[in-house]
Amino acid sequence: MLEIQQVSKTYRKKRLFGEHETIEAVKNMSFTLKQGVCLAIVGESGSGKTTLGKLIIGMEKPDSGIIQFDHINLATTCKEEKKQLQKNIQIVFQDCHSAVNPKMKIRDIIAEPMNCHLQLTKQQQLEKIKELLVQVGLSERDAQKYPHQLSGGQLQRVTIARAIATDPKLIILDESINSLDILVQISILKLLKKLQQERGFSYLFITHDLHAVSLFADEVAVVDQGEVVEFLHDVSQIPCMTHPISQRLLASRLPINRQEISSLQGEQVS
Ligand SMILES: Nc1ncnc2c1ncn2[C@@H]1O[C@H](COP(=O)(O)OP(=O)(O)OP(=O)(O)O)[C@@H](O)[C@H]1O
Repeated sequence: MLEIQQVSKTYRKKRLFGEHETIEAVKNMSFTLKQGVCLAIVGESGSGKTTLGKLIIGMEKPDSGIIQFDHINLATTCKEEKKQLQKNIQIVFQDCHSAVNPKMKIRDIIAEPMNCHLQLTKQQQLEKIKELLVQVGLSERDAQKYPHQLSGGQLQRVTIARAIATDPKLIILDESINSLDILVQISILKLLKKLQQERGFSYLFITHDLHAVSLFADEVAVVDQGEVVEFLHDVSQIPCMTHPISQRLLASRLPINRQEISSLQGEQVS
């Protein structure tokens, strides 16, 4: 459904004294995402994950390579196809607070993509908003609230409701659950999995957390400095990954006791 063929994206940053620095955020990247599949893009900070997401939703343009969605080349779409793509590809960002307008009621936030892409009467729209709120584990009454009246986990559910409102084919989850506490993370991953089974969504799950990947994704691409360095078609193989970056990501978690902290600091514990 989504095909990334030898895609590259370079940024030019101005340094002090007028010099320019070139950053190859995405380098010759290629992979395919099939319908109904969750592909995790995993990598350390600065490895190019968000840039890839931006290229897919058209926020950035590649320097070279081809991005195809449903056999439509993103670079050569007509206005009508572009609108269809916007309906079919939705993104959920990490920071739900900055992803919504704090002055808008929840019902109006969820209605935003519907106003652009669906022809519904006011009554039909309100019914659909209530339905979506219940689907994401919130209450119909939350439609009347403002963002500041919800917790972070509840607000992230609102942004998920907004993302699924137009029945997209692909949802990009850009570190969407990382800022939430672990129990909320698990409940949102369960919700996303249920929605995938019910509605056949494909996900591009951008994260640095390989443990969340093994719970949620079907396939995984490990990226480093803009390149795919390891690809698994089966997440059950994660413990057997061989690339040093994959192994480093696997080993990276906060220490759980003083002994582990001390050994990281190279100290002896009495
Ligand atoms: N608009 C920009 N201008 C200049 N450089 C940029 C821009 N956006 C990203 N970069 C650079 O491109 C590289 C990849 O950035 P990107 O945000 O895609 O990484 P990431 O893997 O998503 O990181 P993180 O996990 O920290 O969000 C980084 O070196 C970053 O500084």
